[in-house]
Amino acid sequence: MKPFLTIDPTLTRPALLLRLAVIGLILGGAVTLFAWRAGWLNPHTLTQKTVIDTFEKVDGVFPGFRRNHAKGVCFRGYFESNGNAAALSRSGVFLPGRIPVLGRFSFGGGLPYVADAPATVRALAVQFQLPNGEEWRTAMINLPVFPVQNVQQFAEQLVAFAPDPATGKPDPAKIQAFVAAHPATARALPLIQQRPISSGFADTPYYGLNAFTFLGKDGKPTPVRWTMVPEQPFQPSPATAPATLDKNYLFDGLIAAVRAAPQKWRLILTLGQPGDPTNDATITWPDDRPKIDAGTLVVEQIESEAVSPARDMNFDPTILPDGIAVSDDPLLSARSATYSVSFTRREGERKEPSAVTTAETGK
Ligand code: HEM
Repeated sequence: MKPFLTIDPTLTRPALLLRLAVIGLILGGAVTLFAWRAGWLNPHTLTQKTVIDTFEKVDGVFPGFRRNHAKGVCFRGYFESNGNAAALSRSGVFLPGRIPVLGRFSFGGGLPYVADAPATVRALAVQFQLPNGEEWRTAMINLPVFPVQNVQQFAEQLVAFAPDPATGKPDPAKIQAFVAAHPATARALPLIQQRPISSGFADTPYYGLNAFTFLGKDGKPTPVRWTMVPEQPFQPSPATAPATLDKNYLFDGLIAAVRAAPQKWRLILTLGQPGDPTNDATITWPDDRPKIDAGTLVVEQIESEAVSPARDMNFDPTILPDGIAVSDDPLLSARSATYSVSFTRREGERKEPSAVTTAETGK
Protein backbone atom coordinates (compact mmCIF):
# COMPACT_ATOMS: atom_id res chain seq x y z
CA MET A 1 0.00 0.00 0.00
CA LYS A 2 1.26 3.53 -0.82
CA PRO A 3 2.26 5.59 2.27
CA PHE A 4 -0.24 8.43 3.07
CA LEU A 5 2.52 11.05 3.37
CA THR A 6 5.91 10.81 1.74
CA ILE A 7 8.77 13.12 2.71
CA ASP A 8 11.43 14.05 0.20
CA PRO A 9 14.60 12.51 1.78
CA THR A 10 16.81 15.21 0.16
CA LEU A 11 15.07 18.00 2.18
CA THR A 12 17.13 19.58 4.99
CA ARG A 13 15.49 19.84 8.41
CA PRO A 14 15.03 23.71 8.24
CA ALA A 15 13.49 23.43 4.75
CA LEU A 16 11.08 20.74 6.00
CA LEU A 17 10.09 22.87 9.01
CA LEU A 18 9.49 25.87 6.72
CA ARG A 19 7.20 23.82 4.46
CA LEU A 20 5.24 22.51 7.45
CA ALA A 21 4.91 26.08 8.83
CA VAL A 22 3.53 27.32 5.49
CA ILE A 23 0.99 24.46 5.42
CA GLY A 24 0.03 25.28 9.04
CA LEU A 25 -0.44 28.95 8.18
CA ILE A 26 -2.70 28.16 5.21
CA LEU A 27 -4.85 25.75 7.25
CA GLY A 28 -5.00 28.12 10.26
CA GLY A 29 -5.97 31.03 7.98
CA ALA A 30 -8.79 29.02 6.43
CA VAL A 31 -10.14 28.03 9.86
CA THR A 32 -9.96 31.66 11.13
CA LEU A 33 -11.72 32.93 8.00
CA PHE A 34 -14.45 30.32 8.46
CA ALA A 35 -14.88 31.23 12.16
CA TRP A 36 -15.00 34.95 11.31
CA ARG A 37 -17.61 34.38 8.56
CA ALA A 38 -19.69 32.30 11.01
CA GLY A 39 -19.55 35.13 13.59
CA TRP A 40 -17.75 32.92 16.17
CA LEU A 41 -14.91 35.43 16.71
CA ASN A 42 -17.33 38.17 17.76
CA PRO A 43 -20.58 36.77 19.15
CA HIS A 44 -22.01 40.31 19.21
CA THR A 45 -21.86 40.68 15.42
CA LEU A 46 -25.32 41.28 13.98
CA THR A 47 -26.31 38.37 11.74
CA GLN A 48 -29.63 37.04 10.47
CA LYS A 49 -29.44 34.53 13.32
CA THR A 50 -28.88 37.16 16.04
CA VAL A 51 -31.79 39.23 14.66
CA ILE A 52 -34.10 36.21 15.01
CA ASP A 53 -32.61 35.48 18.46
CA THR A 54 -33.56 39.07 19.39
CA PHE A 55 -37.18 38.50 18.27
CA GLU A 56 -37.21 35.35 20.43
CA LYS A 57 -35.79 37.21 23.43
CA VAL A 58 -38.36 39.99 23.14
CA ASP A 59 -41.50 37.92 22.33
CA GLY A 60 -40.59 34.42 23.47
CA VAL A 61 -40.59 31.29 21.31
CA PHE A 62 -43.87 29.98 19.93
CA PRO A 63 -42.97 26.74 18.14
CA GLY A 64 -44.07 26.53 14.52
CA PHE A 65 -44.96 30.22 14.23
CA ARG A 66 -43.29 33.03 12.30
CA ARG A 67 -40.89 34.98 14.55
CA ASN A 68 -42.52 38.17 13.27
CA HIS A 69 -46.07 38.57 11.93
CA ALA A 70 -46.96 35.49 13.95
CA LYS A 71 -50.75 35.92 14.10
CA GLY A 72 -52.38 35.51 10.74
CA VAL A 73 -54.87 33.99 8.38
CA CYS A 74 -54.42 32.96 4.74
CA PHE A 75 -56.35 33.56 1.54
CA ARG A 76 -56.78 32.66 -2.12
CA GLY A 77 -57.83 34.84 -5.00
CA TYR A 78 -56.51 36.36 -8.20
CA PHE A 79 -54.83 39.42 -9.67
CA GLU A 80 -56.51 40.97 -12.70
CA SER A 81 -53.96 43.05 -14.62
CA ASN A 82 -55.30 45.84 -16.81
CA GLY A 83 -52.09 46.00 -18.89
CA ASN A 84 -51.27 49.59 -17.81
CA ALA A 85 -47.85 48.62 -16.38
CA ALA A 86 -46.78 46.38 -19.29
CA ALA A 87 -44.67 49.17 -20.82
CA LEU A 88 -42.70 49.56 -17.56
CA SER A 89 -42.13 45.89 -16.73
CA ARG A 90 -41.77 42.95 -19.06
CA SER A 91 -43.10 40.63 -16.32
CA GLY A 92 -46.07 38.46 -17.29
CA VAL A 93 -47.82 39.76 -14.12
CA PHE A 94 -48.59 42.96 -16.03
CA LEU A 95 -49.91 41.47 -19.27
CA PRO A 96 -53.69 42.00 -19.40
CA GLY A 97 -55.49 39.07 -17.74
CA ARG A 98 -55.94 37.09 -14.56
CA ILE A 99 -53.42 35.06 -12.54
CA PRO A 100 -53.99 33.14 -9.27
CA VAL A 101 -52.66 34.46 -5.97
CA LEU A 102 -52.12 32.98 -2.54
CA GLY A 103 -51.54 35.17 0.50
CA ARG A 104 -51.73 35.94 4.18
CA PHE A 105 -53.06 38.73 6.39
CA SER A 106 -51.21 39.20 9.67
CA PHE A 107 -50.30 41.40 12.62
CA GLY A 108 -46.75 42.66 13.11
CA GLY A 109 -44.97 41.16 16.13
CA GLY A 110 -44.03 37.71 17.31
CA LEU A 111 -47.13 36.90 19.42
CA PRO A 112 -49.42 34.38 17.67
CA TYR A 113 -52.22 34.63 20.26
CA VAL A 114 -52.17 38.40 20.89
CA ALA A 115 -55.60 40.09 21.11
CA ASP A 116 -56.57 42.15 18.03
CA ALA A 117 -56.08 45.89 18.55
CA PRO A 118 -56.63 48.80 16.15
CA ALA A 119 -53.10 50.26 16.26
CA THR A 120 -51.25 46.95 15.81
CA VAL A 121 -49.49 46.89 12.43
CA ARG A 122 -51.66 45.04 9.87
CA ALA A 123 -50.04 43.27 6.97
CA LEU A 124 -50.78 41.67 3.62
CA ALA A 125 -48.45 39.20 1.91
CA VAL A 126 -49.11 38.01 -1.65
CA GLN A 127 -47.66 35.34 -3.91
CA PHE A 128 -48.52 36.03 -7.58
CA GLN A 129 -48.35 32.77 -9.60
CA LEU A 130 -47.31 33.40 -13.20
CA PRO A 131 -48.29 30.99 -16.00
CA ASN A 132 -44.59 30.33 -16.81
CA GLY A 133 -43.92 29.05 -13.27
CA GLU A 134 -42.32 32.27 -12.01
CA GLU A 135 -43.52 33.91 -8.77
CA TRP A 136 -43.71 37.40 -7.34
CA ARG A 137 -43.80 37.48 -3.55
CA THR A 138 -44.44 40.74 -1.73
CA ALA A 139 -45.10 41.48 1.95
CA MET A 140 -46.66 44.87 2.76
CA ILE A 141 -47.80 46.68 5.91
CA ASN A 142 -50.31 49.43 6.70
CA LEU A 143 -47.67 52.02 7.67
CA PRO A 144 -46.95 54.83 5.16
CA VAL A 145 -43.20 54.72 5.99
CA PHE A 146 -40.92 52.25 7.79
CA PRO A 147 -39.52 53.41 11.16
CA VAL A 148 -35.89 52.39 10.43
CA GLN A 149 -33.46 52.47 7.52
CA ASN A 150 -31.49 49.24 8.00
CA VAL A 151 -31.31 46.01 9.97
CA GLN A 152 -28.96 47.38 12.65
CA GLN A 153 -31.54 50.03 13.52
CA PHE A 154 -34.31 47.38 13.29
CA ALA A 155 -32.60 45.16 15.87
CA GLU A 156 -31.90 48.13 18.20
CA GLN A 157 -35.51 49.24 17.85
CA LEU A 158 -36.79 45.78 18.80
CA VAL A 159 -34.88 46.02 22.07
CA ALA A 160 -35.75 49.70 22.72
CA PHE A 161 -39.52 49.10 22.25
CA ALA A 162 -39.62 45.75 24.13
CA PRO A 163 -41.90 45.59 27.19
CA ASP A 164 -40.05 46.12 30.48
CA PRO A 165 -40.49 42.88 32.52
CA ALA A 166 -41.27 44.99 35.63
CA THR A 167 -44.20 46.92 34.12
CA GLY A 168 -45.19 44.85 31.10
CA LYS A 169 -44.98 48.08 29.07
CA PRO A 170 -42.19 49.59 26.93
CA ASP A 171 -39.84 51.86 28.90
CA PRO A 172 -40.41 55.46 27.65
CA ALA A 173 -36.80 56.41 28.53
CA LYS A 174 -35.41 53.67 26.28
CA ILE A 175 -37.73 54.67 23.44
CA GLN A 176 -36.74 58.34 23.82
CA ALA A 177 -33.04 57.47 23.77
CA PHE A 178 -33.51 55.35 20.62
CA VAL A 179 -35.48 58.07 18.81
CA ALA A 180 -32.97 60.78 19.85
CA ALA A 181 -30.12 58.70 18.41
CA HIS A 182 -31.96 58.02 15.11
CA PRO A 183 -33.13 61.16 13.29
CA ALA A 184 -34.69 59.08 10.47
CA THR A 185 -36.96 57.39 13.04
CA ALA A 186 -37.77 60.77 14.61
CA ARG A 187 -38.91 61.99 11.15
CA ALA A 188 -40.90 58.81 10.38
CA LEU A 189 -42.75 58.36 13.70
CA PRO A 190 -45.17 61.31 13.36
CA LEU A 191 -46.27 59.99 9.91
CA ILE A 192 -46.81 56.55 11.43
CA GLN A 193 -48.64 57.83 14.51
CA GLN A 194 -50.90 60.21 12.53
CA ARG A 195 -52.00 57.63 9.94
CA PRO A 196 -55.76 57.20 9.78
CA ILE A 197 -56.62 53.85 11.37
CA SER A 198 -59.37 51.98 9.57
CA SER A 199 -62.05 49.70 11.00
CA GLY A 200 -60.54 46.47 9.68
CA PHE A 201 -58.16 44.53 7.46
CA ALA A 202 -60.32 45.12 4.36
CA ASP A 203 -60.46 48.94 4.30
CA THR A 204 -56.79 49.73 4.88
CA PRO A 205 -54.04 50.35 2.32
CA TYR A 206 -50.93 48.15 2.44
CA TYR A 207 -47.60 49.73 1.47
CA GLY A 208 -44.65 47.85 -0.08
CA LEU A 209 -42.36 50.62 1.27
CA ASN A 210 -39.10 49.34 -0.24
CA ALA A 211 -38.20 50.62 -3.71
CA PHE A 212 -37.75 48.10 -6.54
CA THR A 213 -36.66 48.41 -10.17
CA PHE A 214 -39.04 47.60 -13.02
CA LEU A 215 -37.32 46.47 -16.22
CA GLY A 216 -39.02 47.02 -19.58
CA LYS A 217 -38.72 44.82 -22.68
CA ASP A 218 -35.70 46.87 -23.77
CA GLY A 219 -34.16 46.59 -20.27
CA LYS A 220 -35.07 50.20 -19.39
CA PRO A 221 -35.06 50.50 -15.55
CA THR A 222 -37.70 52.48 -13.61
CA PRO A 223 -37.62 52.89 -9.80
CA VAL A 224 -41.01 51.82 -8.43
CA ARG A 225 -42.81 51.55 -5.12
CA TRP A 226 -46.23 49.93 -4.78
CA THR A 227 -49.29 50.17 -2.58
CA MET A 228 -52.45 48.05 -2.43
CA VAL A 229 -55.27 50.62 -2.14
CA PRO A 230 -58.62 49.20 -0.93
CA GLU A 231 -61.75 49.53 -3.02
CA GLN A 232 -63.69 49.05 0.24
CA PRO A 233 -64.55 52.53 1.57
CA PHE A 234 -62.55 53.70 4.61
CA GLN A 235 -64.37 53.42 7.93
CA PRO A 236 -62.57 54.87 10.97
CA SER A 237 -61.72 52.58 13.86
CA PRO A 238 -62.56 53.38 17.46
CA ALA A 239 -59.33 54.28 19.34
CA THR A 240 -59.42 51.05 21.36
CA ALA A 241 -60.84 47.61 20.69
CA PRO A 242 -64.53 47.52 21.69
CA ALA A 243 -64.78 45.58 24.99
CA THR A 244 -67.74 43.57 23.69
CA LEU A 245 -65.75 42.09 20.85
CA ASP A 246 -63.63 38.95 21.00
CA LYS A 247 -59.85 38.84 20.72
CA ASN A 248 -59.93 37.96 17.01
CA TYR A 249 -62.47 40.64 16.11
CA LEU A 250 -60.39 42.16 13.28
CA PHE A 251 -59.73 38.75 11.69
CA ASP A 252 -63.39 37.78 12.20
CA GLY A 253 -64.42 41.03 10.46
CA LEU A 254 -62.22 40.13 7.48
CA ILE A 255 -63.65 36.58 7.31
CA ALA A 256 -67.21 37.98 7.38
CA ALA A 257 -66.42 40.61 4.72
CA VAL A 258 -64.92 38.03 2.31
CA ARG A 259 -67.86 35.69 2.92
CA ALA A 260 -70.22 38.51 1.94
CA ALA A 261 -68.28 39.53 -1.20
CA PRO A 262 -64.77 39.30 -2.68
CA GLN A 263 -62.59 42.09 -1.21
CA LYS A 264 -60.54 44.15 -3.65
CA TRP A 265 -57.42 46.32 -3.71
CA ARG A 266 -55.95 48.33 -6.62
CA LEU A 267 -52.24 47.80 -7.18
CA ILE A 268 -50.95 51.39 -7.44
CA LEU A 269 -47.38 51.91 -8.67
CA THR A 270 -45.50 55.12 -7.86
CA LEU A 271 -42.70 55.93 -10.30
CA GLY A 272 -39.51 57.43 -8.89
CA GLN A 273 -37.67 60.26 -10.65
CA PRO A 274 -33.90 60.64 -10.89
CA GLY A 275 -32.64 61.66 -7.47
CA ASP A 276 -35.50 60.04 -5.51
CA PRO A 277 -33.89 57.87 -2.81
CA THR A 278 -34.36 54.14 -3.41
CA ASN A 279 -32.43 53.04 -0.33
CA ASP A 280 -34.46 54.63 2.47
CA ALA A 281 -37.91 53.25 3.40
CA THR A 282 -38.32 55.89 6.13
CA ILE A 283 -39.15 58.59 3.57
CA THR A 284 -41.85 58.83 0.92
CA TRP A 285 -41.28 60.20 -2.57
CA PRO A 286 -42.85 63.60 -3.38
CA ASP A 287 -46.64 63.53 -3.88
CA ASP A 288 -46.45 64.65 -7.52
CA ARG A 289 -44.71 61.48 -8.72
CA PRO A 290 -46.63 59.66 -11.50
CA LYS A 291 -48.90 56.85 -10.36
CA ILE A 292 -50.16 53.92 -12.40
CA ASP A 293 -53.11 51.71 -11.55
CA ALA A 294 -51.79 48.29 -12.63
CA GLY A 295 -54.82 46.11 -11.80
CA THR A 296 -56.91 44.60 -9.03
CA LEU A 297 -56.08 42.11 -6.29
CA VAL A 298 -59.20 40.10 -5.47
CA VAL A 299 -59.42 38.11 -2.22
CA GLU A 300 -62.04 35.43 -2.79
CA GLN A 301 -61.57 32.94 0.02
CA ILE A 302 -60.11 33.02 3.54
CA GLU A 303 -58.38 29.86 4.78
CA SER A 304 -56.97 29.05 8.21
CA GLU A 305 -53.24 28.52 8.60
CA ALA A 306 -54.01 24.88 9.44
CA VAL A 307 -55.03 24.13 5.85
CA SER A 308 -53.37 26.78 3.66
CA PRO A 309 -50.05 26.24 1.85
CA ALA A 310 -49.31 29.92 2.66
CA ARG A 311 -48.48 28.93 6.25
CA ASP A 312 -45.42 27.04 5.07
CA MET A 313 -44.32 29.77 2.72
CA ASN A 314 -41.66 32.42 3.14
CA PHE A 315 -42.82 35.76 1.70
CA ASP A 316 -39.23 36.79 0.98
CA PRO A 317 -39.54 40.12 -0.89
CA THR A 318 -36.56 39.30 -3.11
CA ILE A 319 -38.41 36.44 -4.84
CA LEU A 320 -39.24 38.31 -8.02
CA PRO A 321 -40.12 37.44 -11.62
CA ASP A 322 -38.03 38.63 -14.54
CA GLY A 323 -39.03 42.29 -15.12
CA ILE A 324 -38.93 43.26 -11.41
CA ALA A 325 -35.55 43.58 -9.66
CA VAL A 326 -34.37 44.64 -6.20
CA SER A 327 -33.12 48.20 -5.61
CA ASP A 328 -30.18 49.31 -3.49
CA ASP A 329 -32.40 49.38 -0.34
CA PRO A 330 -30.35 47.56 2.35
CA LEU A 331 -33.57 46.36 4.02
CA LEU A 332 -34.28 43.97 1.14
CA SER A 333 -31.28 41.66 1.55
CA ALA A 334 -31.67 41.86 5.35
CA ARG A 335 -35.32 40.83 5.07
CA SER A 336 -34.44 37.94 2.78
CA ALA A 337 -31.75 36.67 5.18
CA THR A 338 -33.82 36.97 8.39
CA TYR A 339 -37.05 35.58 6.88
CA SER A 340 -35.03 32.54 5.85
CA VAL A 341 -33.81 31.91 9.44
CA SER A 342 -37.34 32.37 10.83
CA PHE A 343 -38.69 30.02 8.15
CA THR A 344 -36.04 27.35 8.79
CA ARG A 345 -36.66 27.41 12.56
CA ARG A 346 -40.45 27.27 12.34
CA GLU A 347 -40.47 24.58 9.67
CA GLY A 348 -38.37 22.36 11.94
CA GLU A 349 -40.84 22.67 14.82
CA ARG A 350 -44.08 20.95 15.77
CA LYS A 351 -47.07 23.09 14.74
CA GLU A 352 -49.43 24.45 17.41
CA PRO A 353 -52.98 25.52 16.44
CA SER A 354 -53.28 29.13 15.22
CA ALA A 355 -55.46 31.69 17.03
CA VAL A 356 -57.78 31.97 14.03
CA THR A 357 -58.97 28.42 13.49
CA THR A 358 -60.66 26.52 10.70
CA ALA A 359 -63.87 26.70 12.76
CA GLU A 360 -63.77 30.50 12.31
CA THR A 361 -62.68 30.61 8.68
CA GLY A 362 -64.92 27.72 7.62
CA LYS A 363 -61.96 26.42 5.57
C1 HEM B 1 -34.82 44.59 8.52
C2 HEM B 1 -36.14 44.75 8.53
C3 HEM B 1 -37.09 43.60 8.74
C4 HEM B 1 -36.95 42.44 9.46
C5 HEM B 1 -35.74 42.00 10.29
C6 HEM B 1 -38.17 41.68 9.32
C7 HEM B 1 -38.40 40.43 9.89
C8 HEM B 1 -39.46 39.60 9.57
C9 HEM B 1 -39.56 38.18 9.91
C10 HEM B 1 -38.53 37.41 10.71
C11 HEM B 1 -40.71 37.70 9.40
C12 HEM B 1 -41.24 36.27 9.47
C13 HEM B 1 -40.75 35.51 8.24
C14 HEM B 1 -41.25 34.07 8.15
O1 HEM B 1 -41.08 33.27 9.09
O2 HEM B 1 -41.83 33.71 7.08
C15 HEM B 1 -41.36 38.82 8.74
C16 HEM B 1 -42.58 38.74 8.13
C17 HEM B 1 -43.15 39.81 7.51
N1 HEM B 1 -42.62 41.06 7.28
FE1 HEM B 1 -40.82 41.71 7.85
N2 HEM B 1 -39.05 42.39 8.52
C18 HEM B 1 -38.42 43.57 8.14
C19 HEM B 1 -38.93 44.55 7.33
C20 HEM B 1 -40.18 44.54 6.80
C21 HEM B 1 -40.74 45.57 5.96
C22 HEM B 1 -40.01 46.83 5.49
C23 HEM B 1 -42.01 45.17 5.66
C24 HEM B 1 -43.06 45.85 4.83
C25 HEM B 1 -42.82 46.57 3.77
C26 HEM B 1 -42.23 43.88 6.28
C27 HEM B 1 -43.39 43.13 6.19
C28 HEM B 1 -43.54 41.83 6.62
C29 HEM B 1 -44.75 41.05 6.43
C30 HEM B 1 -46.03 41.51 5.77
C31 HEM B 1 -44.49 39.78 6.97
C32 HEM B 1 -45.47 38.60 7.05
C33 HEM B 1 -45.38 37.79 5.80
C34 HEM B 1 -46.18 36.52 5.97
O3 HEM B 1 -47.41 36.60 6.13
O4 HEM B 1 -45.54 35.46 5.94
N3 HEM B 1 -41.10 43.52 6.96
N4 HEM B 1 -40.59 39.95 8.86
